Amino acid sequence: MSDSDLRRKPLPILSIEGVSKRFSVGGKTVQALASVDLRIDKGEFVCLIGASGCGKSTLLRIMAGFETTSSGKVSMYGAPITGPGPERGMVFQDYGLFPWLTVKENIGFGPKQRHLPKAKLDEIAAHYTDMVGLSAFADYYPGQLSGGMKQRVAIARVLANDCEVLLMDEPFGALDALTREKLQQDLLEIWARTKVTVVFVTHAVEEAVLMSDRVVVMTAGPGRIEEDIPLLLPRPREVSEPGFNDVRRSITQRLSSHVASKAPVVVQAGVAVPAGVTS
Ligand SMILES: Nc1ncnc2c1ncn2[C@@H]1O[C@H](COP(=O)(O)OP(=O)(O)OP(=O)(O)O)[C@@H](O)[C@H]1O
Repeated sequence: MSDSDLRRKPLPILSIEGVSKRFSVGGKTVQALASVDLRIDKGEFVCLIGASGCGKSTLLRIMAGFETTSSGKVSMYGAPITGPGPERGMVFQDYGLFPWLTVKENIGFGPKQRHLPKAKLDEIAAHYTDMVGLSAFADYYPGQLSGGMKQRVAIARVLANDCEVLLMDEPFGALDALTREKLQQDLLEIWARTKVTVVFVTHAVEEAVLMSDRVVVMTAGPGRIEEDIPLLLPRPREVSEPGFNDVRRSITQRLSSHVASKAPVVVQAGVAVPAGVTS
């Protein structure tokens, strides 16, 4: 690439350069990440996948600003990330909703902190409640909702906060298969409609192939990026299409070969899969 091409290329929304992370536990040091480099462009849908303990959540938490790095740089549009911010919203497997607030109050929580006028606040809360299909449940409390509904509230809550990057840590891992499929489709629609950038941690190869533009394969001991695989399958994707299955098998096999020496491997549907990953 020439100097002028480099100058024209827009800054990545997220840039991770030479990032390492060590934790001290009981006098011992755990090297959770080593020399991680990753560029994420605006509007991309990127999945992080890898066996349990390879540092996916740690990397996501560093992007969110919940964890500092031991060395290396993390930046958003070139500006160093020094802590959490509403422009980077995190969605967890266990929803993290405020149980004492209703659906619309949970969704309007961020805008309320910004002291917007009440009419504007109500408009934003209603817009995002509608976006995730929960208008009829706006006055319900989290304890009165199903798991899938709670996760919709969690997604709407970060979007209502003017989030530009949705950081999702196994968001559908606790849901039953049918609810998970529905939420996958809903998230893809929201992504297409809002152009939000998504970084999505999953253990499921099928989910990664269904959703993402790129699959970033991580391995443990210490956590590092082994491969960054662009997915060229057209959208919308169907798991039943032969092309889909070919890509899924190929990624599963590559994942297994990367982690074979580092994690136990189990066999699912005739394919060797690293423990903690589903094909
Ligand atoms: N706060 C912490 N203190 C000490 N060690 C930690 C901490 N957070 C993570 N680790 C360690 O860092 C490594 C990576 O953990 P991390 O949770 O990022 O992996 P992961 O790939 O997300 O795992 P899983 O898929 O099981 O959620 C593990 O060895 C873990 O024990």
